[in-house]
Amino acid sequence: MNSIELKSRAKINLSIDVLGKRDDGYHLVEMIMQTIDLYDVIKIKQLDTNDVVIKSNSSHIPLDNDNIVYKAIELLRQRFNINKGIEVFIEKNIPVAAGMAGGSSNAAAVLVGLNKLWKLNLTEQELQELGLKLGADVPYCISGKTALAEGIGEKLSYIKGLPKNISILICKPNLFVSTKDVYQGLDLNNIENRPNNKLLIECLEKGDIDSLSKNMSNVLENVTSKIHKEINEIEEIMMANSALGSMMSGSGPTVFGLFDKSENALKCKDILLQQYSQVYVVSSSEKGVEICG
Ligand SMILES: C[C@@](CO)(OP(=O)(O)O)[C@H](O)COP(=O)(O)OP(=O)(O)OC[C@H]1O[C@@H](n2ccc(N)nc2=O)[C@H](O)[C@@H]1O
Ligand SMILES: Nc1ncnc2c1ncn2[C@@H]1O[C@H](COP(=O)(O)OP(=O)(O)O)[C@@H](O)[C@H]1O
Repeated sequence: MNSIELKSRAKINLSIDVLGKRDDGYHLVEMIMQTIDLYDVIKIKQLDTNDVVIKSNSSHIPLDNDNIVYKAIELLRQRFNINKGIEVFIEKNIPVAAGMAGGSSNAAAVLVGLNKLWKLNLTEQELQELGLKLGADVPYCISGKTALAEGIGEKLSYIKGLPKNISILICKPNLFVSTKDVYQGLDLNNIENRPNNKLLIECLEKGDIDSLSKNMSNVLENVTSKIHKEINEIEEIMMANSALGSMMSGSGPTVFGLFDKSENALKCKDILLQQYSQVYVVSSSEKGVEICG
């Protein structure tokens, strides 16, 4: 085997609370992560030379050593003393710098793919430990599903997820936010609207998506929506079009809405498409990285 193809799925956050800050500047979080069926395709090919080559259909991501995929390859090459060359083609469908972990899930896919290609036999837990060296969301992205994430996002407890029949409407306004800037913009002594994660987990267990939707909260939203008025505007459009609830994902600027009727989600998608180009209706997924074929 000298090539492998994988699906690298996006996530949304059904809640984010920030509890404190570590000495290294990373924040301690308590958040619910949900994998969705919107994915990039990662095509990995072994090369005869020892080069690392990144290609993509997207002009929004770096193709040099700034790409997190490059860092994932280098991490494994150095750790296991491998000098084989690799080409990765990233077919980008997940909006970039969106709060949907697009880069983190690409890195997760490369760790899973190279583990197989190079027969490293690393366990899921070992892959997650390596993934954490690349980014806080990478361990979660390896396994996907629905999880309460604690620590800086790497301590994962798996919980019941959103039912498949819930339509998730995603809208990414055409603006870019930096995760680092959003965390830095948060005043830890003055956090409003903290989510009740225990209650949200109970709602998921019971399948009470109406209550879940009404109680979702992301403390990073205040920071991003103060700067970008589009976030509240998109939420208002979703709520006026029968969403059960609507909220910003991650550090933003993506906004999602949960709908119990797919026809309402599709109608709202058409309305949003008049103003925004990156709008999708998807459902939840139980898989994170998936090997194709
Ligand atoms: C906000 C969240 C919520 O899921 O998602 P995104 O908006 O990125 O999708 C995550 O916490 C983002 O995780 P991730 O994007 O992997 O973060 P990293 O690459 O490790 O870090 C980028 C920067 O964000 C800040 N950061 C990240 C995670 C964390 N728990 N505390 C932080 O303070 C740090 O300043 C760091 O330099
Ligand atoms: N493979 C990649 N996919 C997406 N973004 C990448 C990738 N490699 C590096 N980046 C850079 O990482 C930053 C964050 O992108 P992304 O992971 O999509 O954000 P988020 O986690 O907020 O969804 C962007 O500025 C982007 O240029």
